[in-house]
Amino acid sequence: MQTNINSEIGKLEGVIIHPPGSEVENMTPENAERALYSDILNLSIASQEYAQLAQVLEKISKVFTIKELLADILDNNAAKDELLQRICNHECVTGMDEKLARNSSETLANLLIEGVLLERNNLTNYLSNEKFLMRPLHNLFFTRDSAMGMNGNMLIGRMANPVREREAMISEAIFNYHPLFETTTLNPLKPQNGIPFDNKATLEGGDFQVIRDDIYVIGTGMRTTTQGIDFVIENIKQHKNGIHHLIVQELPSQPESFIHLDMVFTNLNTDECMVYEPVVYGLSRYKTIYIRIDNGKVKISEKPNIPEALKQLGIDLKPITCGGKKDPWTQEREQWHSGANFLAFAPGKIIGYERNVNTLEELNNNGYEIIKAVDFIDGKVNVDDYNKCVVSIAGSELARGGGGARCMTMPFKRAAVNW
Ligand SMILES: NC(=O)NCCC[C@H](N)C(=O)O
Repeated sequence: MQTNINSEIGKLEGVIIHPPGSEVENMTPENAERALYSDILNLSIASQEYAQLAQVLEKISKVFTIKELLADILDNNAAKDELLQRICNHECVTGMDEKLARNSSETLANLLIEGVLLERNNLTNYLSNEKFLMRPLHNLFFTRDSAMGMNGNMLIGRMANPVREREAMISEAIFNYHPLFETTTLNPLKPQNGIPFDNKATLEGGDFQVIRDDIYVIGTGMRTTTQGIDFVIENIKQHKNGIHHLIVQELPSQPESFIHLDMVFTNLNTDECMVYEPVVYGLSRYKTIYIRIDNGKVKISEKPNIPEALKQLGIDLKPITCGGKKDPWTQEREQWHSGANFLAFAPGKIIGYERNVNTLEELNNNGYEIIKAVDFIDGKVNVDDYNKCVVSIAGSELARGGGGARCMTMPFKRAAVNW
């Protein structure tokens, strides 16, 4: 399957997910912050909630899981050796790659995701406060962040935090080795054709949106650095003819619910977007930068905000307000629980958390039918009967991990949009 992402809203045809496993519970209140969590999760509830998302996606798209794809590529010895060496070198676990390689592909995939326990077989290990030799991938169910479709390429995330770096290595190995995918990966860690390597370059999928085949909106803040965006610019200069546009949005550095652009801005339709107003419109000290790349020539200027910048490029999106218009406190509360974080599975057809009732009401006021995930899964309601709808999924526990429907999905193929 050729990977192909030329929008945020084209009919979803292929997506990668990861149902959370023991890795989300293997943290303590003390080290939850190191795991990039603001709370500790209950797996059985998170799993039930996640199952709704997975079942909804299965009704509308081809769905693959990271664990199955990883196990498949681990059957290939070259892929297995390369990935294990890379992970073990990077995580400074000496002498483990050969030992790990002896496991079956399924067991090894589990170990790489759920972690490898530290054996108490010497004094250092006995006295260590660590439970794991190789830490669990607590954040893997946010598959969005470690790889992102950029037209026909898959751009590999360069994660801002070491606890997520193995995720990007796994995603890269999947796209490079799995026979299912026809694509070329681009990785800020491995720039090619004379693009200089910059150790400060970080780039996460939550910050990266392809709006049209020639327009990208990218957030810069806690997770994606300007150097990471410069890597994207260099690749566009090298590989793409004609005019391409980047809109870069500076993001506040706190609270942590502003980690990624998709927590404050998502594209819902050919003419609508979801915004958390205080960041997208209100905070003038956070700049919106417009970068025009014309056959390799770069020109940079400032714009008032993302919707205005898009309008000048022919994409006129009406903003719908996260949390509704009544009260900034409600907006803040719902934004915190990923109220702006929608996944579009077709133009005007989106998935989001049912807990954010004011956001859903605002969508309803704008013509979106609210469909409960269970009704859609049970076949009681058909999304094809509506021009615009939100499939609302349970997410009390999932939201505590710090993300919503967009964060929990890695689309790699979408149909073209009729703009
Ligand atoms: N795209 C997203 O906004 N992803 C959410 C990631 C949450 C995760 N706990 C993290 O801090 O990386």
